[in-house]
Formats: sequence, C-alpha cells, structure tokens
Amino acid sequence: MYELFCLLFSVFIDFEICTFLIISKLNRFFFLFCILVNLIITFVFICLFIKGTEEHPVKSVVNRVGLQLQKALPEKGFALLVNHGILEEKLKVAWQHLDNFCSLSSDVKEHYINNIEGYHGYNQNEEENSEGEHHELRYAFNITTLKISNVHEDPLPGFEEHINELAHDFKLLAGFILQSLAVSLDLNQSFLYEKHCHMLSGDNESKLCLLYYPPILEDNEKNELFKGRLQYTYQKCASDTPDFRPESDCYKTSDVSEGATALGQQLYSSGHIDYGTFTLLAQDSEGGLEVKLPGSEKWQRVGHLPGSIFINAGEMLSIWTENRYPALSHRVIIPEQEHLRVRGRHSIAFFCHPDNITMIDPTDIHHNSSTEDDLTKPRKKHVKIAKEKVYNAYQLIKRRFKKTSNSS
Ligand SMILES: O=C(O)CCC(=O)C(=O)O
Ligand SMILES: [Fe+2]
Repeated sequence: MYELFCLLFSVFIDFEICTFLIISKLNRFFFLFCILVNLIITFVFICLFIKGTEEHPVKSVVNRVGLQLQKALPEKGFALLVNHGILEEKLKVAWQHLDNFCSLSSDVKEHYINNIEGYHGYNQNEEENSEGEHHELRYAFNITTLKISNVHEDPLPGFEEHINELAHDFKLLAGFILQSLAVSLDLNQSFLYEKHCHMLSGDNESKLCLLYYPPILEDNEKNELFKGRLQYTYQKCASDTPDFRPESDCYKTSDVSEGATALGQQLYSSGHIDYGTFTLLAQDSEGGLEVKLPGSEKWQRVGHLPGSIFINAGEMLSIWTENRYPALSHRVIIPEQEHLRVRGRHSIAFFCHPDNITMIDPTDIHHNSSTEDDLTKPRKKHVKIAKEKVYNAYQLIKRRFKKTSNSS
C-alpha cells in the first residue's frame, strides 16, 4: 500500500510539472530547473519504492525473512542473518574503540562506570567487581540510550559518534526483525514493532553491549591459566568461509554436564537465556559460543559464518508465543584449543526488549493471529494461560533479576 502510494505520488508530481510547463511559456532556465526538480523527486520516490523505509520495509523482504524465522526459531531457537546491512568494517571499528577504552587507566575508566539504574556505560570485568553476581570473564560497554552523551572526545576520539551510529543501525535491524517476526506469527506486520517503539529512547530496557573477552593464556611452569593483557589486533577468522563442522572435527567442546569443560569449569559466560524479545549477536570469530537446541540437554557449538548476525529468541518472546518460539539457552566457553584461546573474543549484542508498559500477554498474540476458525475452537491450553497473571515487560525483567540474585 505504502509502495503504491509512493509510485502514484511520483507519477502525479511528474504529470503536474509537465502540465504546468506546457500551459505557461517559461524561460529556458526555469524549464531546466523544473526538469531537474522533477528528476530528483522521481529518483527519491523510486528509491523509496525499491528500498522501503525504516517503518515500511519492502513487504516481500519482510515476508521472506518471516518465513525463514518461522522455520528456524521453533526448531533451532536461533538463526543466522546475512545481508543485514551492518558492515563488518563498522563492527571492527567498534571493537577497536572498545579495546582502546579498556586500555585506559582504571581511574579514567571509573568515570564511565554505568550507574545501576540506567546500566548505560562501562561494566567493569565482573571478576574485579566484588559485587558481581556472576563471575564472567569479560568487559562490557552498554548503550541504553541514544540521547545522553557521556564519553568525551579527549581520551576516546570518535568513540561516542561511532557507537551511537552502530546502536542506531542495530535498532533499525531489530525493527525490521520485529516486523518479520509478526508476519511469521500471522500477526499484523506492525503488531510487535509498535510495542517496541521506545528502544534506546527511554522506558524500554533494550541495550547494545560491546563485549570483550580477554585471551586466556597458560603458565606452563605453574600449570595454570591466566588472563591476557588487553590489546587490540584484528582477529581474522581461522577461515573466512562458513564453518559448520561437527565439534569432534575442529573444536573440542564440553560434555553433557553443566559447566564441565576440560579447562575445569572455565566459562567466559555461564549458561543462561536472555530475558527480552530476542538478541542480535555479532561475533569477531567463533570464540566459544555454545547453545542447547530446544528439547536438548547437550551443549553444542554453533559454527561460524563470518559477517553474519546470530539471532536468538528471549524469554519474553517465548512467554508471548506460548513457547512456540522457545528462549535459547546459550553460554560462552573458553575454547580448549590454544590457538583459539589466545585470541580472546569480541562480540556485540543488541538485546531487544518491549516497551516497559507492554503487557506480555499470550492471549494477545493468540487472538490477533488466529483465523476465525481457530477462535471458535476451544483451546484448553489457551484457557489455562488466560487465567495466569499477566505482567508487563518491566515487571517481568525485575522479577527475573530478583530470581537471579536470590539464587546466587
Ligand atoms: O558474547 C557473547 O557471545 C554472548 C553474550 C551473551 O550471551 C549475553 O551477554 O547475554
Ligand atoms: Fe545471552
């Protein structure tokens, strides 16, 4: 509909100008000027027609991605996005900025430590943070809003501008995915998008996280592992072609039991599900990401497709869809193989959350996505869910954090 409007409007403008030119006997310069304006307007509208816009991406592309997600998310709990529009170069520059940041002295870094309320800013290595609930061996810089500016040009020229631009790109990509997800659930295309419209602008818990996992080195004399120094080098992938070999061939991984690796419980990030709608994850190389596929208890490597963005469903999407799109358990292990372990790992995660006041009500999705036929059929499961208390997105996340801190 929107595309049709663009096309018709552009044809209408052309027609108007031509008529105007014929009726009035204009001088030559004005005539040329009119032609130029006409061409520019036509070009802009044709571009909009071909590419779509942030709020109105081209429907056929939204539908195609929706179909793929409909297949991948219930079965695997994740998918790999390609041709997503975020250039690898932009990711590399972001990691470079993060490493420069991490190399600053502790005194300087302290100015940027995130305040607990907003979570915006530097999240120091939780190992060094006595109050950390998890012992995760990583450094993070969070962007929770595009509005505030707290990184100064002086120690970090270009940091803020670059990271904000990247956060904006991820927000656009998330908006597109929300529309595809809605289509995949037989909902109106804008159904989910409208419930996430405050991403990175307040009253919404979405955030972009720049993550750095330091290299883990081995002290042969003491026979123990220690954390390497922070120093950026571009981590070229072992292979820049897709690598989906089974782990036995290339990358020895853990056994079935939780947390047991040959390095003796050494994890960069312990097994968890994400809390929001979904997460978009860019990685500099494979670096240890493992998942438990829906219905399986076995940790397995994901494999690596350079330049792709990994997407996994979060807990709110699984509540909303009555587990049709289950939340994916995942973790990051310290690779056993030395050549992988000494490289460290960089990743960028965009956690997409609904606006805080959004009620995460499964009956909403059920009613909106049902055909008339479905609605007349009684559904036992549906009736059961409708009796359960429904929380909004903010309440759900607070309950989650409470649970985590009580159990630790
Ligand atoms: O860094 C990664 O690859 C995963 C990070 C992650 O799962 C998380 O922060 O929730
Ligand atoms: Fe995660």
